Amino acid sequence: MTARGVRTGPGAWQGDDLDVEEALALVKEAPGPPEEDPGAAEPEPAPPDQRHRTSHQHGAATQHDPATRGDSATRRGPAGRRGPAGPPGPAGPQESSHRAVSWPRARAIAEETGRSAARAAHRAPLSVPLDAALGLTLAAPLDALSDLPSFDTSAMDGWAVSGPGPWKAGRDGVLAGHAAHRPLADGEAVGIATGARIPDGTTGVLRGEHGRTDDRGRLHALHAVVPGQDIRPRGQECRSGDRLLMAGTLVTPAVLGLAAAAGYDTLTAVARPRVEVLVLGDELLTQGPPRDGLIRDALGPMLPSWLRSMGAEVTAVRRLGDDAGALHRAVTGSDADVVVTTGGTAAGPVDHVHPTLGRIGAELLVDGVEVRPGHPMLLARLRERQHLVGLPGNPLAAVSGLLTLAEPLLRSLAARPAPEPYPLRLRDAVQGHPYDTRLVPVVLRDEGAVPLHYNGPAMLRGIAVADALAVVPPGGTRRGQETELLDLPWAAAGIGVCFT
Ligand SMILES: Nc1nc2c(c(=O)[nH]1)N[C@H]1C(S)=C(S)[C@@H](COP(=O)(O)OP(=O)(O)OC[C@H]3O[C@@H](n4cnc5c(N)ncnc54)[C@H](O)[C@@H]3O)O[C@H]1N2
Ligand code: MOO
Repeated sequence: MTARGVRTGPGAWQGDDLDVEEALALVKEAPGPPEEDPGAAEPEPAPPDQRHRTSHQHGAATQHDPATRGDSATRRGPAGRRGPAGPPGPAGPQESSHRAVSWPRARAIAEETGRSAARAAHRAPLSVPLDAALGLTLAAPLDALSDLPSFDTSAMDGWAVSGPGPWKAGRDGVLAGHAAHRPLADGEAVGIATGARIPDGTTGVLRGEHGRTDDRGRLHALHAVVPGQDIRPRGQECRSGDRLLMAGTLVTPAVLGLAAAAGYDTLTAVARPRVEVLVLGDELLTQGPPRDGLIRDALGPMLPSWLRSMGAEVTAVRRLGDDAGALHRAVTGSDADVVVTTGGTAAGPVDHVHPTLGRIGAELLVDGVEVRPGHPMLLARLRERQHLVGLPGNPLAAVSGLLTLAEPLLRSLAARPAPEPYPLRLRDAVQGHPYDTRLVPVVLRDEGAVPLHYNGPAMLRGIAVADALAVVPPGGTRRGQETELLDLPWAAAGIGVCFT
């Protein structure tokens, strides 16, 4: 349902609807972008099939964010064209107008949208058992309920000794979790296990491997025992009431461990935003190899666990085909905080996302992003506190939409902290798009981030073995240049364990 764009004239670039490799091949021959003309009220017309650079005027769908409008509506050249959509399909062409925003701007809008929805929702924090709290965000600080350790304890297996040696070693011993031993007198020693309570009168612990017992049962030190040696004193880690973690901390496996060690059975946490996934497309099979022009649905299996790793609770994954009525019913009937659609974001004959948003009067907060792949992605407000993320159907483009719009939206709805951006050197030069950001799968090696092949919008072969996506700015990156990376959840260790 897609026809290739043809653009002529200065600044023309034909890559809008080509895959990345094709597009980049063309870039080499294309002239540079025209200068921005802040005075231009309307972008110049685009040729008939520049549809991805355009969004769609359908009914009441409105562009809400003033910055969104200003970001691109007045731009000229490839990122600021406006015109009718592609060639008519069975259902005829869809009208469109360009409003794509830059990649950083799109992320900022998604994050702020989530933040204000979370503020408006005033959702009560949950009390969650530890075994259900992984991946949530603390809604209240975690304060120590007792000293840690809560008693003086041995750090080693060996003997608790009193005063200088040699010592008279008793036959009994003291184990972790057992009753306290009677106090030691000067010159006495008792066998002790790691974690056992230190008897009163103990001056240090002699490690098992540093002591020797003679025929008369006297214990000799092979290494001097300094006062306090290998004793963990009560309160060494914290005192009762100390603040261990701030509200807003992500509950990782280590946080669960600390909370348990500190005596917590439940955590006070922010509820996960509820997400419903609507998979669009008549061409999708749910089992077996592709056949007869049909393909396997790659997104239904991929998105739920990925969304969960972003802090969401996925309430349903529904396959709707290319049925405008079904999409309308599903969107209007959903009680999810966020509806995620896949496919149907462009202006083809059965691309129903924009028309549906128009029909229900949704506000388009982001309508196209200057990023490859994934530029037709969108973010809309359906109702107060209910949003829709439209992911393009091409699978890597959908990943791009997931990380560009869904991740910041869900992160702020889930009150998760923003990851620290970190740059890394790219081992190889990466060809850039002339005007758009590129997200390129990379593996992380000693020599830097290594860009992967198979990074076309319809391909998952690169990302399936990637550790991160490199954010390649317009114009590209040189070999050895530092580039921002977006970690993929399975490579970022931490909360990647949230996939189940
Ligand atoms: N005339 C133009 N056509 C297209 C343009 C353009 O600028 N002008 N942009 C292209 C780009 S870029 C993308 S991305 C896609 C986005 O299209 P949609 O979001 O409407 O997605 P569909 O058309 O429904 O599907 C696109 C492609 O992806 C396949 N697909 C869809 N869903 C799945 C799934 N769940 N699993 C695997 N593959 C899926 C689908 O079969 C298509 O091949 O539009 C271009 N067209
Ligand atoms: O080719 Mo499209 O850039 O969004 O996947």
